[in-house]
Amino acid sequence: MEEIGFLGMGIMGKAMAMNLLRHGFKVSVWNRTLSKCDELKEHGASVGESPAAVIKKCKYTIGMLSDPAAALSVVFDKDGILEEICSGKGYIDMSTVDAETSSKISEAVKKKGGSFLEAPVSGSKKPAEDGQLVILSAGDKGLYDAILPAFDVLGKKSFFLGEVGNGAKMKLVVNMIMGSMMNAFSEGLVLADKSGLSPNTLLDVLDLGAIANPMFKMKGPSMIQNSYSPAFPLKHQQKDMRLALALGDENAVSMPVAAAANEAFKKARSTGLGDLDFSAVYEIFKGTEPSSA
Ligand SMILES: NC(=O)C1=CN([C@@H]2O[C@H](COP(=O)(O)OP(=O)(O)OC[C@H]3O[C@@H](n4cnc5c(N)ncnc54)[C@H](OP(=O)(O)O)[C@@H]3O)[C@@H](O)[C@H]2O)C=CC1
Ligand SMILES: O=CCCC(=O)O
Repeated sequence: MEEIGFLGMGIMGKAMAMNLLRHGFKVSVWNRTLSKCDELKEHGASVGESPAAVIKKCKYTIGMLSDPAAALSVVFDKDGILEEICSGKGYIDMSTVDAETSSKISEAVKKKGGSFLEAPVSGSKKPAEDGQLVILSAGDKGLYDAILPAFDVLGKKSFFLGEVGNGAKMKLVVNMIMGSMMNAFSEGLVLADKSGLSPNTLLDVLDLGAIANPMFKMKGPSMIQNSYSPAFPLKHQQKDMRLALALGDENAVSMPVAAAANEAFKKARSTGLGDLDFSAVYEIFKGTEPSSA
């Protein structure tokens, strides 16, 4: 396959670009903080000086940026994607954003003759490293078919969900459920502890029953140790709750559980936990500050 551009070398982008390199793809990377491209360069990536430079070089470019403002910035700002995108080139935005942001990007890219696919992912740092993401794409079906060889390396399953916006919405619904679950899990761990039960035994009991799931299994032991090394930063989970609640507003869907979870994530952010893993919301329920990160 042709060289693939990759914008955004954060936790996810770096792991995904590394994975493509490991599987023999040629990759050209860019990051706002350019030094974060160094490790990729050592592994054979070329480094572009701007989003526009990467788009100019590559037929297909992927973006993995923090939030709607960042996703819009790499497209519309100076030296951004719009300066070089044209017929025959495709942009694939894998960031978690809302449908409105995605549609804005899609319209602008298409106006320049390019093609656009949104493709947010389920799965965190480790699945990104292992090529085990779940890819929720929507938009240009031709671009989806063309980029599938790369998706097959990045993920264990790719969905094509139709028109632009459907991928973004699906991702927000999934993360709304995940954020609410993390809050219930945190409350349960505190309740077990305060009522004289062992949180470790609670984890064993949960793992054997109908609500066993990979998230409790993976995050539980480190939460009990007050350890929150960021795989999925809490500030991004709160962004996703906020965007999911806005989707609920638009569709007149009452979401009291998600709204309460969002308040806990907001409180966690306001006490300086935003850059830790989203499981650090546990600290809000414990009513203490983390003793280690
Ligand atoms: N971590 C996870 O488990 C998952 C995350 N996601 C989603 O993927 C996206 C990336 O997440 P993750 O890698 O964890 O996030 P990080 O915070 O680790 O990385 C964010 C990236 O966005 C860049 N960025 C931020 N603001 C701007 C801006 N204004 N202009 C240009 N670049 C900008 C950062 O650049 P710089 O280095 O210069 O700050 C960095 O490359 C988010 O939308 C997140 O919700 C989806 C699935 C799982
Ligand atoms: O958006 C982040 C999702 C994290 C996960 O699916 O484990």
